[in-house]
Amino acid sequence: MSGSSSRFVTNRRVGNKYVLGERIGKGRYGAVFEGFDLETGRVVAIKQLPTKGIPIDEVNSLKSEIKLLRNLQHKNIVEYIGFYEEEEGDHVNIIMEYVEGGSLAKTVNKFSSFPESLVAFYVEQILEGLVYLHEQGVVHRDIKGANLLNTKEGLIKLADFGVAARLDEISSKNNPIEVVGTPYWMAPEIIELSGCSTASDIWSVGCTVVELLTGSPPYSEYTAMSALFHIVSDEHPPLPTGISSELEDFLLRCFNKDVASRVSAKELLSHRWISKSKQVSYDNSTYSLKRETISSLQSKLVSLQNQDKVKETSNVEVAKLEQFEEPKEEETFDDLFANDQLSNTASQRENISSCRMDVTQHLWQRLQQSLDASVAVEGGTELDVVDELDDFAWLSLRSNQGEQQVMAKERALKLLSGMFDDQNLMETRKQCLSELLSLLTTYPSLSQFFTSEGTFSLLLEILDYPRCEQHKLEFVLQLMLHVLCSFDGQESIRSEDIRDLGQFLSSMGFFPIAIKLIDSRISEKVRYLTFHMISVILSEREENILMFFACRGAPRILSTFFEEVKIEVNKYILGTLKALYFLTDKWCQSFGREWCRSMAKYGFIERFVGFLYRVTTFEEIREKEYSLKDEMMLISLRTLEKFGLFVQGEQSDVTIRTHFQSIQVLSPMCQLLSQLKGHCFVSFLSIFEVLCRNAETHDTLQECGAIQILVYLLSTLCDASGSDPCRRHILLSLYYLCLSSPKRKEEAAIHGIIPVLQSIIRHSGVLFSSNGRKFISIETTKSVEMLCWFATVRSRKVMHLLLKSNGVEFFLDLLSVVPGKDKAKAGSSLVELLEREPNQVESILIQEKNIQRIVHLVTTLGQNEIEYMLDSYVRLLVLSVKIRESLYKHQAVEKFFSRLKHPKTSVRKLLLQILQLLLQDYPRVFSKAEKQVLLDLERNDSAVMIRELAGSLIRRMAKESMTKS
Ligand SMILES: Nc1ncnc2c1ncn2[C@@H]1O[C@H](COP(=O)(O)OP(=O)(O)OP(=O)(O)O)[C@@H](O)[C@H]1O
Repeated sequence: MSGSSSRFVTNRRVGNKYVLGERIGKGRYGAVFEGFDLETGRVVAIKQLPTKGIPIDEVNSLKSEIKLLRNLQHKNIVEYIGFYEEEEGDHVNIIMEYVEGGSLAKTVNKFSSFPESLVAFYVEQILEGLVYLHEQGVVHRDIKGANLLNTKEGLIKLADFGVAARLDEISSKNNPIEVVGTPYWMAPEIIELSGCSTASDIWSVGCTVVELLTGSPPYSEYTAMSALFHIVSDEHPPLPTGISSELEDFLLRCFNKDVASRVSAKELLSHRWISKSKQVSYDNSTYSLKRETISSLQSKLVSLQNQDKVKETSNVEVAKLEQFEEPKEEETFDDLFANDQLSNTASQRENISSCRMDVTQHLWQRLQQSLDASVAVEGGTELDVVDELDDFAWLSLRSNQGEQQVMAKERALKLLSGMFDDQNLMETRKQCLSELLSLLTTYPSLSQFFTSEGTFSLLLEILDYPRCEQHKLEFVLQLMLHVLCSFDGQESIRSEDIRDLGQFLSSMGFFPIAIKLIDSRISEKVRYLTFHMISVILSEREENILMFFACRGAPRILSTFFEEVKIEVNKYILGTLKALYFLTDKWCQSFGREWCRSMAKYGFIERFVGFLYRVTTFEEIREKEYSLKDEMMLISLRTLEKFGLFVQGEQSDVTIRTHFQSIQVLSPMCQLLSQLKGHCFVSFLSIFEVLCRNAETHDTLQECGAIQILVYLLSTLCDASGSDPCRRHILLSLYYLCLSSPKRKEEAAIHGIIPVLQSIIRHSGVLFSSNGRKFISIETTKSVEMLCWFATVRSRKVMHLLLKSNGVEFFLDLLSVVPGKDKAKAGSSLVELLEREPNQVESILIQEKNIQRIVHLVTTLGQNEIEYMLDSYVRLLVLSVKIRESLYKHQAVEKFFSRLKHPKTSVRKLLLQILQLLLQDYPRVFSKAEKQVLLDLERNDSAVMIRELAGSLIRRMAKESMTKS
């Protein structure tokens, strides 16, 4: 004690019994000090809690809880010694056993992480403590590293049990803070208000394992609000990397979202992760750790973790850098050709520049030769070449059809020559092209000139020629496009030819050339023509699509395509959309993430959503094109859906996510909400819901007015009976959007969501199966949960809106209709309302019909349901004398008595506490049967707290009968 004495030099006293020493730590609700017991000389820990503004009933209820907890004794729980309230002070003191080693949270912070085997060693003791608490009917409610204290022998003790939640409740009234409690360890059912039970502690054990292994609990990278969101919406929290398969299984069992089938503390004690770790490293008899083993394991883990951190950081950095950054290669038009072997050096560049005409001429000559040869083969005679480039009236001079064909070819050749002749004026060259195209239309078979491989490959060479003048590019592309399209639909020509031509072009390297031609420095017309060519080629054959993909320019081309494409409802654009879907769908199984990621890097998502919006709002279409437009929309949405796969869940990709959450995507998405109809609307809503599941979209969606639009859409669908997919998607979108933000909840309430939700609950209803069991649709259950939110939002406006919509009566209705967990939500909401608006809510609750319903419920609750509901009864009774009085007068005591044989200790404990509360103002003599039940509990119950509570009720009764007699 010599070391301790100096810590108690202060005269600060707690009553006559304790001297207050140094502060050991500080939590959310107060500070913990060392204390010295002047009577026994024992060092204790004293937790001081401010009580300013807390009603006396609350303090008394806390006091009696601690009194009860004093009865608990186990090596793995901190002993509660007492409760001391200073008469004139503004705080109360909880006296506890002093555990000198500090909390595991502090230790793990110091060492950054523990190895798996050490964590298992600690967790085994945590579970031992929990098994004991749960057997005694106590739910800890706040398992986390900071509440696990370590003795110098390495023994772990659970602190703060049973009172943490009560403190949260008390504090929430005094501090209008947004989130009560630290959410990172919180089970989803607590966030959803569907009732806290022993299973909730098991979830927190899982989070604590992650905390001890990695230095922080799951979702610690998020703000408290976002963490709440992820806990509720993710399948399970992310597991740390590199853990053993046994631990993985252990954690997945803790993180089971179905409370009823979540593993118990007792079952976890015999899990193979715990039993396996017992075989290594520790001498259990003394709890002393084999230090070398631990430190080597620990340093290994620390270094592993650091590596992971580096990896993570660099991934994030890369993702940041990648946003909208154009990839380095092909950055500018000049760079585009920098790799061209002809232009490697400055002198070579000059040479090229000077002999540019020569090369074009050379290509042109080859083209001419090839056409000449073709004419020679076809016609077999030398023909006069018409020099004047006038109209082709000359053709009509020849009456013979065969002769006309030959003449037409000849003319085409002449026109081609005129198009590329640099001596001609631009006007003249353009005329040549337009005449050539008309000629090709009049004589479709002329197109066969160009199908010879030599001709088309020469045209490709012109396209590929560095610094080829833009008008020549235009000419070639127009010509090629004309030939490609003129084949299409011409009955006289086998459709295979055109398909072959597309395949020929793609295998001759059209796509890499196209990548260069869509560069932003190239004229808009060339780019548009290139896109059109791509559309046509892609719409032809699956092989072309694969070649397009293989040239590695696909992401860039497609991204630019959807930005530039002029909105036309035509089959070629549909063809490109189909090709895009084909590519995305094909790769989604194996390396879809890589594909979607590289598309996202090029800004595809933003451009594609913009395109979707333009198509949706595009009005200038003929009637017969409506179905084409519809098809375009649907295939676009299916593609977008594939990209959406990587927004959340295990497949989630940071780059794809980042692009999806940009305003350029979310703003048109919000506008589309009110534009789409029919089956497109359903598909779109399912994508929208996926986006809303990503917490990072929420602020932007709110900014874009999503809440108002969604609430409005929901109001148009709220009266439909049964289930409706559109309503479900909208409801879930709103649910995820508002879940973690009181501000957004308030906005939804202001836009009128409360009556809409009430209407959905009334119409979609609870369904009964043939065996009479209740089923509840997801729409109803989510509507109930959302409605309950509004009871917890600290906003006067929301409270007003809720009461205006008869919120209290509605929650009472729910209590008798909805099953188990949802009843608990409605029950907690009533408590919340009573806390916020005591007078108004109390007066409604004590109305005859309502109090009867509350009493009646006690006997109708199922064996499982009652566990989740009793907490709300305790709270109602603590909060209102009038409710206690009304319940007493309506024979509630008898009803609660009738449930006392419940098999669960926690239920029996709550029932006894309720009886204590009911009888505190109205003591009465028990019936014989009631007395017998209490005597049984006092003598035979396995839990010390139950024996204690039953005993105190019997003593009170004895006192009462003595007074009466
Ligand atoms: N019985 C005790 N013996 C020794 N140290 C204790 C004891 N109880 C608490 N402490 C120390 O005091 C710190 C503060 O405890 P407190 O319960 O006030 O807050 P917390 O549990 O850390 O957080 P919160 O209450 O906000 O959840 C603990 O982290 C622990 O280090």
